[in-house]
Amino acid sequence: MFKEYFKFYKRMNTLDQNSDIIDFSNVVNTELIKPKELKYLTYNKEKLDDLGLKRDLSDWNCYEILNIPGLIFIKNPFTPVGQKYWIKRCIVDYTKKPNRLNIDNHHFFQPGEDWWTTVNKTNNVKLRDQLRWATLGYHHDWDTKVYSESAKDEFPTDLSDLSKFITKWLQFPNEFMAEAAIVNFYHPSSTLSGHIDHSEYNLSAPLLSISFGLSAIFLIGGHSLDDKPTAVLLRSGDIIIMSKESRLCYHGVPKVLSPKNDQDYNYDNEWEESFKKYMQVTRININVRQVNNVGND
Ligand SMILES: O=C(O)CCC(=O)C(=O)O
Ligand SMILES: [Fe+2]
Repeated sequence: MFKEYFKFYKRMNTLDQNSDIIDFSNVVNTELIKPKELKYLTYNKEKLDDLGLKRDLSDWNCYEILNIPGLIFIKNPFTPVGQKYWIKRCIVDYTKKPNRLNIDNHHFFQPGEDWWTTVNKTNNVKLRDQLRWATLGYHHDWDTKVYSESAKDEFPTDLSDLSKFITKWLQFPNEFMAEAAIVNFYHPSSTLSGHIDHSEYNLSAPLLSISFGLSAIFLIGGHSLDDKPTAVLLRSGDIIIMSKESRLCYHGVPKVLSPKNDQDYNYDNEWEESFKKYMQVTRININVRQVNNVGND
């Protein structure tokens, strides 16, 4: 069933004809979702500013999807300035060494040069659009799917702090240790086929998935490909947390919407031309994972 739905959404061009997609900006399918009640958390407002988050937690909207236990959705908790901060971090910094990129072996760069500098110096749109992923911390091994101590670099402190804050606010009992991240770069024709992320040794810690730029349809099913999946619209700034049962559910991205098919795509024009141009054709997803059990490192 997952594959059939995946194909269906992949072929879909406009949003409005399909009411089966949960859109948290326009909550109509209320029987499928429930607002998540959270107890008061004492926090430091300056810390939220530093993380690019809206400083008043009562402005945050968080939901559970009832048929997928453990799946949590946070409607864009970022400020416009915060979104730009994280988008720039992904484009400019997380693509630098020691992080690994899908284009590392293509010999595009001179020694010491990085992807974004090269793209802008040479105006190379082809090179720009060839970037598909960057891995941070423990580097995901796309072939063996095994995390190894010999393929590990320092994890960015800001992204670790952001992940810790979100999971603390959601009242997960243990402090979240951000140890590995994949930053995915998508274009309107990109898809990510159905998979389960099970390489982490710790599967009881939640997985955080933060999206920026173009909107996308996120499809999440059950533990088997035979289970019927649910489609969720993800817009810039939205966060999905996969915990408990949903942590090992099949999921994928059948569709990235181009701005012309997404009337609500609210593009911020107030920044440099190079970022503006890139983000008109790009969706960025930061997927943060805890790899180890605490005390195991
Ligand atoms: O892009 C997304 O929303 C999901 C990415 C994902 O599932 C992954 O990187 O494992
Ligand atoms: Fe995934």
